[in-house]
Amino acid sequence: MALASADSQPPGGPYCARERLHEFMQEQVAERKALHAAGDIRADVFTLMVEANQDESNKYQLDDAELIGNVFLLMLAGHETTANSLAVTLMYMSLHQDIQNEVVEQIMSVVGPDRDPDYDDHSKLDKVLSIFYEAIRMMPPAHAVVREATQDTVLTAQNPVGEEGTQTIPIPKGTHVFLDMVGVHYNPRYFKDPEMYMPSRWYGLPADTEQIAAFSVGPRACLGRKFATAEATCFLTLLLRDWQVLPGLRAGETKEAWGARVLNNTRTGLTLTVADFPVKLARRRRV
Ligand code: HEM
Repeated sequence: MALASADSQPPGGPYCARERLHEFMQEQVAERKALHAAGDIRADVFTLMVEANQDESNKYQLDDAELIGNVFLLMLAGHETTANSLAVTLMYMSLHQDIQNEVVEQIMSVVGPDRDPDYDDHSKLDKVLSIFYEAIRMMPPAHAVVREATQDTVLTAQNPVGEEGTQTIPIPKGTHVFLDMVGVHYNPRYFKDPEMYMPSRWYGLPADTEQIAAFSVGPRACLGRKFATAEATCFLTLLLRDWQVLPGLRAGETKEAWGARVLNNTRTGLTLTVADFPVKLARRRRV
């Protein structure tokens, strides 16, 4: 089946969006190349990729299509996942005021009321990271990871919870294996009371713990994990320190009914998340 070209598509459709995004990225690349040529060399990943594109002596020189492809991947993988994970974290914070208070206590003792958090604070703000990790355990944005077997192999899997022993599953070469991240994260073998939002299960664990599968593990695991966790810790620290996040209730609605309304309205597109939901932000009063 041939892919339809953008010209044959109605204006405003997905092909049109793809073309516009492509144009935007090409403009950005041209702008960055011009800055670079003029001696304005910035210390960021985008500049490194532009350099890899221009350096003809580099054995691994990126061609133009690879450069645009990598810009696109970083934009998509980096934005959509983090934005949705932060939204889900705020949804759980609205529902669990006791946990929110506990986290704010840690923020105040580590960072205090006025200064910005810095990288050294990251490891001391484990409760902030834990509310994020628990949110992506319950709603992993990358809800499925697909792999293709490059050779015949056999997987050994434990029997279902409650049954002893293991079973072997032959995987012929070329098979696509679909890893269900939601299933892994709700497996009682690995997580006690998996249906409960319980950030304390992550307290004290290192930020790069492999107990969370949301970033995948192994050589093709998420390249942006450190960036995402530092960004989330920083954002949540600054937001929760100054603002109490509350559910935006309809007249007569209870917090529990609000929670059920939001959680019953999940969206599974490129990422798994909840649809837009109302919250209220109340400025915290300091004594
Ligand atoms: C909560 C945030 C994030 C989650 C849950 C997440 C999750 C994942 C997962 C599960 C994979 C593996 C996909 C696969 O194997 O098929 C992946 C790959 C990747 N992620 Fe993330 N990601 C997040 C944030 C980011 C950010 C902020 C960036 C970049 C700034 C990023 C860049 C990438 C890249 C480049 C890959 C491909 C790595 C490769 O194929 O070797 N991610 N991510």
